Amino acid sequence: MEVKKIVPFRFANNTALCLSPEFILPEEKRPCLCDVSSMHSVPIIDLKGYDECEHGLVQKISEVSQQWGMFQVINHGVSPDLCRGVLAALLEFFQLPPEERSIFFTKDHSEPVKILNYYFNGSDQKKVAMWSETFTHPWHPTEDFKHYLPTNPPQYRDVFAAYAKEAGTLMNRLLSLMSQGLGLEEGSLVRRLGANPNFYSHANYYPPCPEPELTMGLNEHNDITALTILQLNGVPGLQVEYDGKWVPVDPVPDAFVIIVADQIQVLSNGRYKSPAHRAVTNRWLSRLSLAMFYAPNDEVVIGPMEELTDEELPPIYRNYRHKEYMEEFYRQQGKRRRVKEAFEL
Ligand SMILES: O=C(O)CCC(=O)C(=O)O
Ligand SMILES: [Fe+2]
Repeated sequence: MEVKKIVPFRFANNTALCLSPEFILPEEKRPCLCDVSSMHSVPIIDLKGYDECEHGLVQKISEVSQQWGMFQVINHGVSPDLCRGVLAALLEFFQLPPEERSIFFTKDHSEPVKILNYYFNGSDQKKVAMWSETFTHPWHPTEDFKHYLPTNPPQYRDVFAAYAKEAGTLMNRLLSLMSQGLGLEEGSLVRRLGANPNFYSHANYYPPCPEPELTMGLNEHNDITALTILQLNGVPGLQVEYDGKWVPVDPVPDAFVIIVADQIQVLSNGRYKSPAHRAVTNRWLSRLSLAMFYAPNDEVVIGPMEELTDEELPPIYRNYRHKEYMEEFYRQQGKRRRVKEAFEL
């Protein structure tokens, strides 16, 4: 029997897993883990529960996209074996010795396949590193990117491609339901998001942390894409801002967390919300999450959809090319970004 050597975790950028000062948040940015709301919880929607009444499902999705911008879905049609398989492959990847992962490490944000580490600048402009590592790459079209993906673990490429195919079907279904929830035809959002969308994934690995009160897994942010399908490994840590409070998202087995992202907030002229969310760390368990993003191509013009604006509801954002949005995103590097606010009229 092959005996696997357990290697202590190190980040791919070669930082050891210890609470060095670079991870410690300034006092005003610490997460206050006890100060969370237990009054509300993120809605859970059974996608098979409305078989008799698609209209009921459209209404529900519309309502939660307006109120929360985040919900969990069960019975979503993506095979549970593939869900488990892709997380298992990612876990093996993050547990490879750092020198094997470090071939993917780069600070060049134009690289499509890379490991990156998030940080933000504290008030004194000192960089604070997040207690996490992110592996990102495209997820569609599979034939174009498969050969860039890891060969270790050996099943990575196939399992990811199979998972991406099913997640893509779910993505289209959700976009169709959300379009109808705005009173539009089912293909409206996909059409307005334009040809050749940018499909990419972020796998986030959060090792256990000796001082969760002093660190952050992923700082407060809004997803800048159009829509996110997020899979969690069952370990709590995700929190969403609701009614001015942080609400912990309880992981539900075999569910996905769906997050409305900025481009849909803009297209819907602010009807659907792109919520602030963050990931906190914990002392005992490794967390893993996999976000599948759908984003417009650089050249697509995004702005409030004409069908949703009139004299009473004038556009609240100006039109922009998506490339401009990304330039603004990089301009705000290191800050708590407020990208869509820069396009408000
Ligand atoms: O790890 C999580 O639960 C959140 C991940 C996330 O928000 C992201 O990748 O944008
Ligand atoms: Fe996010």
